[in-house]
Amino acid sequence: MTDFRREKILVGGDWIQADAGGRIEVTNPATGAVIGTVPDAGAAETARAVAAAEAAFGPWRALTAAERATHLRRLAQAILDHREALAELLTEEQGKPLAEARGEVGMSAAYIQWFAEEARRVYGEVIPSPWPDRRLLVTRQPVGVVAAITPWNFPSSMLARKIGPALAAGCTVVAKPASQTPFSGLAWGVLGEMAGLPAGVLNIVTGSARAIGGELTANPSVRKITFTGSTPVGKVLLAQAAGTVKKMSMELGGNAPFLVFDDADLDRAVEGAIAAKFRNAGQTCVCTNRFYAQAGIHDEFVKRLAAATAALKVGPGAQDGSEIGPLIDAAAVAKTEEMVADATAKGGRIVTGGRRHTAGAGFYEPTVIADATDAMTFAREEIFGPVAPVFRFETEEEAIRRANATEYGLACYFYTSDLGRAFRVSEALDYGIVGVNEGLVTTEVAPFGGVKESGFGSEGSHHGMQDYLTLKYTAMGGLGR
Ligand SMILES: NC(=O)C1=CN([C@@H]2O[C@H](COP(=O)(O)OP(=O)(O)OC[C@H]3O[C@@H](n4cnc5c(N)ncnc54)[C@H](OP(=O)(O)O)[C@@H]3O)[C@@H](O)[C@H]2O)C=CC1
Ligand SMILES: O=C(O)CCCC(=O)O
Repeated sequence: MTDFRREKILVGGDWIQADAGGRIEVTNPATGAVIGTVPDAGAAETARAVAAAEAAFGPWRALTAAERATHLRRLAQAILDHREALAELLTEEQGKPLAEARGEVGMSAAYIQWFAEEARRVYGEVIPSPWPDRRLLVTRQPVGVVAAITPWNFPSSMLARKIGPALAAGCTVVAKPASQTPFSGLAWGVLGEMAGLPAGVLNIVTGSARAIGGELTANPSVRKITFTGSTPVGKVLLAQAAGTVKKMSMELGGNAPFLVFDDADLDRAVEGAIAAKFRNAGQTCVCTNRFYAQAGIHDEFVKRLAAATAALKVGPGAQDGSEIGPLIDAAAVAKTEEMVADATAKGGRIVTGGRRHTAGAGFYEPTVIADATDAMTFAREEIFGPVAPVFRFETEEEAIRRANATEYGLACYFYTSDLGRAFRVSEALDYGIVGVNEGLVTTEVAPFGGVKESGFGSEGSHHGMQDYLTLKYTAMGGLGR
């Protein structure tokens, strides 16, 4: 099996160390063991990566769309050829169960394949001219050098949804993966080499987020920043990038509500609830944060949700059959513990779970808390852990109002068998993604993105290309009648 672990950064086709030689340790969250180190690079290395991406931009955008599509198809094939090795590496540094890691790597290939197809559909327009002697053309052009900053929860597929459309559009990339999961990010460099990407088209730097982010936002050659991560860091990047007026897309935090109406199919709702809550141990930005159950089914829903939750198998991601792996680090376990303590102090009732798990220091029991109230921290803040609070509601109007009572607006879910309600509620929810009778909605063919403080821009689908393109209007005059 090919070893994708690289302990160097990729700048202009060369694998190099940080200038000052500093290193960052990477640990396995299931065991706490150090599994390797990566360079602690800063502004200078990042500036060189940007310069390399800028030098590669001209020749890369000059390729035909079909030629770029061929590179991307090879990249997708390389991912599929090495799916198992990539999944094992992902589980080792991130912790998620191997089955989920295989799924994520498969999604990465699907995104790249999708954008290989979209590369050939960057169409322009001819606008009917108000002048008889002129023709008005609109073309789409690559925005330029793209900086992609990604989090630790989906270290492979978050880069796929940025690298794919950027390269398809004719842009070149400087990527900065999260320090806790850099190997899956650096693996994209190896995959790029396998696919024959020209040097400088894809550069990958690891190290100080502040220094690298500072350079990426200040450097005028970077024309676009695409970020997935927390809302506070997104705001910092937006403020920093204002100085050079870059195109931005932000995929930030969420606080997803999951509404279960009296008329819902409860078996289906519980199945969706488990998927929407416990994937990646609750560490996805589209994970349910707040369950709302209508009074008529509330007790039954809590009972069935607790039974399904208690049946989840907790253990290291690499262990066969594991469904809930460790949280990313000790701070995440402590934060989960604090949220549960806050809830119980305010009258929350633990129905299942509620403690650290015996599998190891990084593990927390999948937990259901009933009698949740708006005074509890998780009513407002992202949990990012395996805790499912259930709130009770009476009316549709109340459910919508409470679901929308957050500054976030990424994903939401609701279960009903009433068609009219399905449309009514879906239209009333202030979210970018709505699952109706579905708890798993992510696919490369549909747009993924939020509203309000969950950010802006869409990833995936044919809309996912637009953030990497600029419109150019060309007025051609003097053409006669
Ligand atoms: N929307 C989502 O998918 C995600 C949401 N979150 C939420 O955010 C919380 C914190 O998670 P965390 O991983 O710390 O998220 P962050 O937003 O801190 O990190 C995401 C990425 O941004 C980088 N980064 C951090 N600070 C800066 C900066 N000043 N300039 C440029 N880049 C920066 C990080 O680098 P480095 O790793 O080197 O610090 C990482 O690559 C989670 O508990 C969760 O609530 C987290 C991850 C994903
Ligand atoms: O947490 C995220 O940012 C992405 C979730 C991707 C998925 O739903 O697979």
